[in-house]
Amino acid sequence: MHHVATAPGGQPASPRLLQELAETLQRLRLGGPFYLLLWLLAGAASGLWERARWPFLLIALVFVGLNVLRFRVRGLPDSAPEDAVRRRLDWIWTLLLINSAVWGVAVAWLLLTTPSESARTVAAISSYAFATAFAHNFPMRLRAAFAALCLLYLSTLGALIANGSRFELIAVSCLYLLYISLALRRSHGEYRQRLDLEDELRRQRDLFEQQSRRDGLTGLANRRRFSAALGDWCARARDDGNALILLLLDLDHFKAINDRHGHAAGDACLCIFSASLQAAFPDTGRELVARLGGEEFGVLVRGGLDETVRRADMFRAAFAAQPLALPDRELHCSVSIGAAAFDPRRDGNGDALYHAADTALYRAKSAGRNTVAVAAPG
Ligand SMILES: Nc1nc2c(ncn2[C@@H]2O[C@H](COP(=O)(O)OP(=O)(O)OP(=O)(O)O)[C@@H](O)[C@H]2O)c(=O)[nH]1
Repeated sequence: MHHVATAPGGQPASPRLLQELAETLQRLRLGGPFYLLLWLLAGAASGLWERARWPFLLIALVFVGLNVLRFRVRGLPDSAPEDAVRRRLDWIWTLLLINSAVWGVAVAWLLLTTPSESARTVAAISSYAFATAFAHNFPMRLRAAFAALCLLYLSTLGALIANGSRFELIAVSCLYLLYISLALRRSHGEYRQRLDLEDELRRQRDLFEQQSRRDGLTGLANRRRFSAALGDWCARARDDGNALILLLLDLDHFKAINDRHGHAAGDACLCIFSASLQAAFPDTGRELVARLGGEEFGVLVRGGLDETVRRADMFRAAFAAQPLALPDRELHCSVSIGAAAFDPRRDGNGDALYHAADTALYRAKSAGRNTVAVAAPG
């Protein structure tokens, strides 16, 4: 029985979620130092350094700590389970929200306690700039991003109102909040659209990839996939010393079936034959069944020669004995098989192994067909 492989700890995360983590992480690292820098600038301009040195330094220290945490968050491998990726994203958003809350509180304190107009302007502009940057850089989660935006912005707005700032300034600030909220919503929509598009591209790519490795008529692996596997499996057999067998199979007098019963009946025979062959060699981890073209098939088996030849001969005999049931008639057909074992001294990249099996197949045909011929070792 075959099981779908799952990452330890749960379902593997989707490429979409992994992409969200990678992009959130990248932007997380980008913004952090600016909070510290602008806090130091606004603090120096407002005279907080002289008036309230320790609280000012404490807040600077919190920004340093948050920066360290931002840079310590690591990405996860592509095989990471979905739960782990979600937890990592939750942690990043917690950091972002804490960062926004600390900025909001710190700036409100500065605005309410600082008489210096220029320092208050620096602080207020910084809040608006951070909120704008946030709306454009973190559209991945709409509600959390909106909460961060409010934490960054509303305390500044509240402090301006409490300070008795001019009505026009407050009205412009409210309008700007509305604008960046709408901008956030739009960038969230665009972000999701982009991920949808990339999902679709990935799906198409996987489909093409799969189709380029499958035979269109029978659904078996095609020659391209077989050739790649032949090289890989030979290299592995050379490394681990395990036996590797190649079977080449060719339907007997197939041209006569086509000529007598038509091409569609020939196609149906090929499909029935493919299904029986796949059923006879079903272990996809240790066996690969492919259609190499026309009525020629190949089977790679990681296993001993005697046992594989015995199975191949059983398959041959069963196939010849059982008529092929087409929708409108029954046909008799047989197959000739050439078998060869991988020999590390002879077979470099698989070409020699293929040649050996092909020569054995030729002998099987010459010997009257419906038989298995085995290549001599070496
Ligand atoms: N129906 C059908 N026929 C195919 C397909 N591909 C190749 N063929 C036919 O397979 C036949 C192969 O014929 P030959 O190579 O002469 O071999 P054979 O008649 O099987 O004779 P032996 O191999 O010597 O036993 C040709 O008539 C091809 O047209 C296919 O996809 N569908």
